Amino acid sequence: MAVIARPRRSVLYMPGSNARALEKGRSLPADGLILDLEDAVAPDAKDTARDQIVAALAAGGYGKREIQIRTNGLNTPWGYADIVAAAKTSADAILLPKVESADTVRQVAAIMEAEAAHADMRIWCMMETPLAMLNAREIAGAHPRLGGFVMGTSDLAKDLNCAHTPDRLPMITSLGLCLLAARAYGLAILDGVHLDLADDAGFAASCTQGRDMGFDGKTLIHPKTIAAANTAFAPAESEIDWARKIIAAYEDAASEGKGVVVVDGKLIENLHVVSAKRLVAMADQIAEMDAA
Ligand SMILES: CC(C)(COP(=O)(O)OP(=O)(O)OC[C@H]1O[C@@H](n2cnc3c(N)ncnc32)[C@H](O)[C@@H]1OP(=O)(O)O)[C@@H](O)C(=O)NCCC(=O)NCCSC(=O)C[C@H](O)C(=O)O
Ligand SMILES: [Mg+2]
Repeated sequence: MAVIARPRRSVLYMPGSNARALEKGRSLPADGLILDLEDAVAPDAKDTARDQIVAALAAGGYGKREIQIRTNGLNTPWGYADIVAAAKTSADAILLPKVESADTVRQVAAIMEAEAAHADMRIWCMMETPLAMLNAREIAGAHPRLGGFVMGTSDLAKDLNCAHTPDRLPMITSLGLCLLAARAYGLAILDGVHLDLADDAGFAASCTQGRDMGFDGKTLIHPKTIAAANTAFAPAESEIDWARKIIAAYEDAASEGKGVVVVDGKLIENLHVVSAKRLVAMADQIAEMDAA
């Protein structure tokens, strides 16, 4: 199953136990929402949170936003019931926490089949433990329902016993391994959260770093960060103009039987045009998303 390329600049977590947040999600300008049953929900609120998420999705109103339900793990008292309930909703994906093996993905896919989950519902994996990093490739290829990875950089820093520095150097290898596995298997991949809500400059820098590394977008914990993520992960006007320019120049050259062209002193080959077309297609989708 090919992953649908869609805007995923900003993907906001919200606790399933927080009815106000679930309501707000219908109007926030985020490309995606993660309705959380795991770490943001206290044990005695898990059942209520599950019911609230199911009811919120049945009521609808989330528009074009991509909806993921983050369940508890299958090795917890709530995981199985979460997956059964999520599989019956209209959500775009079930997001599994702390995945460490392809077997876990296949187990969840089997539950989804048994519960007749809709055909387009994907499985996404939180990548947030050292073993997940080492098994990223087998996880990425585990099942056709797989849609993408979400980096869990807070859990990862805890398990690596590393510092969560602004430049994220101690976890660069991990980020890179997951990016490699995701792209090798055609998956989407979202960067981890920035926990300091008072640190606008640090947040912007982490978005720039994530975008430059190749992430599709950033996971967020507060609505006030949506706009900055949307800007950072969208192509700039100058990039869109350049992309359109080289597409046109290359098409002219191709019509004359040439395989390369020089635009403003830069050599343009087909591979640049492929990237340029992808960028323009994404810009068009973002314009559609922002207009909705
Ligand atoms: C961090 C928060 C607890 C702060 O909440 P609050 O004090 O309510 O913030 P504000 O008063 O500033 O809120 C202003 C309005 O915005 C709404 N709001 C706030 N946060 C959200 C949200 N996440 N989604 C939707 N709406 C939100 C408030 O309701 C206010 O609205 P209004 O009533 O109109 O004024 C809170 O932001 C929060 O709970 N954030 C999410 C935390 C979370 O989900 N954490 C778990 C995910 S991160 C993770 O697990 C990482 C990963 O696994 C890893 O290992 O790295
Ligand atoms: Mg985590």
